[in-house]
Amino acid sequence: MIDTIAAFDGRLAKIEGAARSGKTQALVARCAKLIENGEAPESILVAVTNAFAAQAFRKRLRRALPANKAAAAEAVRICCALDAAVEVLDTPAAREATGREPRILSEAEYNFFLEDLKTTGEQPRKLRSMLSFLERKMANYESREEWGAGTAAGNLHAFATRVLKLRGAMLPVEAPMLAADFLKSDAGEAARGRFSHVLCDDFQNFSHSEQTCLCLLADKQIMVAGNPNQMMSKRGNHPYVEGFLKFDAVRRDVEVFHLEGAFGNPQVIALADALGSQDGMDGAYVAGTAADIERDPAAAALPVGVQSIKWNTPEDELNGLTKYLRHLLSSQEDVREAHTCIVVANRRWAVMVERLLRRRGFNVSAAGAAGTLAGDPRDSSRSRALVAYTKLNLLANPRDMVAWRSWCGFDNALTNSDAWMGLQDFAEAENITLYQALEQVGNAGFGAKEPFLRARTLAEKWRAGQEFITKNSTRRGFGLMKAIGAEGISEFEAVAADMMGDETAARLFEMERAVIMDPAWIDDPHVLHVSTLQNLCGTEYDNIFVVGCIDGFFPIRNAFEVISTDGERNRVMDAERRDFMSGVAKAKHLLVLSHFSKSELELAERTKMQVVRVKSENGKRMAIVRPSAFLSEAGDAAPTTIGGQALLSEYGLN
Ligand SMILES: Nc1ncnc2c1ncn2[C@@H]1O[C@H](COP(=O)(O)OP(=O)(O)OP(=O)(O)O)[C@@H](O)[C@H]1O
Repeated sequence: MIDTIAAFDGRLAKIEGAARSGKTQALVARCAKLIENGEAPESILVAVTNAFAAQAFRKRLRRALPANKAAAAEAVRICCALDAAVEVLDTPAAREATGREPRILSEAEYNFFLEDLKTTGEQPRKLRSMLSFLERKMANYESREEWGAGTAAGNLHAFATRVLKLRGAMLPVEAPMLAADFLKSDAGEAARGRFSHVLCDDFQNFSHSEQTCLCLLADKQIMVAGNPNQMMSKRGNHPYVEGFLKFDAVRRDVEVFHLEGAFGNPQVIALADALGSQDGMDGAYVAGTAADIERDPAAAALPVGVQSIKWNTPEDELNGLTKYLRHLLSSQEDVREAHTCIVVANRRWAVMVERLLRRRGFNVSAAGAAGTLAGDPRDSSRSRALVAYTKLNLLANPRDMVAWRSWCGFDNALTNSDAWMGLQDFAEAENITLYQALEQVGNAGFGAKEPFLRARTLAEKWRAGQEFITKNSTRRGFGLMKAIGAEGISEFEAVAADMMGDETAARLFEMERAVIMDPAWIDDPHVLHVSTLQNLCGTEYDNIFVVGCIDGFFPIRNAFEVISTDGERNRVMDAERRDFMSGVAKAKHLLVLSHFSKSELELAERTKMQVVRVKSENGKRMAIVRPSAFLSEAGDAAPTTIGGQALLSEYGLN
């Protein structure tokens, strides 16, 4: 089947199959075949869910190509749909047509934008709900005339667009919609069909706008692969699963390839199948049969299959598991730590696991699991990473108004939104850009009369910013990291580890932006990965260890919340099951599902475990928790649980 897909030359193809059925492999084979047939690699676009998936795809493509075509694997455009949309919008023609800059706001930058929207006087809760309504409309590619011009949401959209336009910024959800509009327009004719072939993996994860944009980018062929049970739930994403399901129904002459079975350890595949057969899942996408994948002979002594291990407390679990892991990995001849992944439920667990593994002597990366730029900008001493990022942004691009907006907002209860709105009005009245307005205000020696209310505050911020830029504009590498105050800050660790030492501010900013917006693994076979389930999309591992595999983590507590409705609970449970099923299926040989039975109540509450009951133990209030509901859902496909201490003594580790 894979050879047939690789050779398929028609315009439209859809590949469907269970988790691990070889969908990605089919796209890799198609891509390699195109290159071998002489297609220019630059004219092939591979669209995937995130940078981890892009990295994994490129690795597989390298392996699939003969040595004399190695360079081609680097030249194929492999990226997420958002990046493809930004590329479309980042041309003079698109800027002219849209009147917009495709400078995408990061989460922290978005928060400043949100503060600015509050100046409309709308209640924060109402504001948030209107914004998510608008974002849904944009992601779903709904006609803008129908968003209710003249309504509160319509007015908010107009105001938000004005703010973003002046700032030269764009929301992540806007870019695919604007790119699709542009590609459809006369002005976008040259950009339409920019790639001869567009291959999309996990097509169910893209929003309607993203799917539309990707289809418009294809000239000769579009091939989509997917599975509705693998739709990934991530905050801010709006997957359009119908776009995959109906791909062949709404178009003519689509060749559909249905892959049978799955590749991987039979116990792992059986577990995935058991979860894929539950209510709320699409039963047409189970594998049924599994073909085992050959194990590297160096790892022949390692156990295979699915293990369920029970510990007493989270501390016991982490201590015991790291010992077990150390033992398993060191029993290999040529150990490749990067072939093993520890899956965590939340940021706190990611940080804990990362710290403990480091203490045990492992090289570890928790890229993507340890969170983005945290902290409260209203107090710069509590948002050091964000301040450092903003300073770096100012050095990298001293005219970036997104950076100036953040810079002007630190250490003020309302992030100086009122003053910033005044600046916007001033710029429009004077018919100058926002940068020119800030420059003018900053350099003016106005006396008692400010050009707008609190202009003086912005002028002071401008002068401090300019002083910082002048003083540090020539710095590079580690000196630069020190100057922006990024030394020793965990959010900059990944960049520090990857640095050569002579990077310019522009280069460092690009690296840090990738870390916070769409991270990837550092290319080192001896680094152990710590990941969330969602970030496993498009990747695979020899061994996966799920830690804290309890109710409240897998699935999250909202799946049980008594205050929500049955419908809402089921929706959360189904989404969590899809993530769990797709994630754990990525274990090629060994899957360890590890859980604890009790935790201190305070930790349990703070990290949202699903507490069964509370009991007192040595004067402490302990929360009793349950293993993940997915283990019981899996029925016979779930393994018998073994005690952690018994396991350790079996290996002589305690
Ligand atoms: N025809 C094949 N023969 C042998 N092994 C294969 C074949 N096709 C795929 N594989 C292997 O099976 C595993 C699963 O393949 P792949 O990742 O392509 O599946 P998928 O359907 O995309 O999975 P996912 O559920 O992760 O999206 C990979 O390790 C791949 O190398």
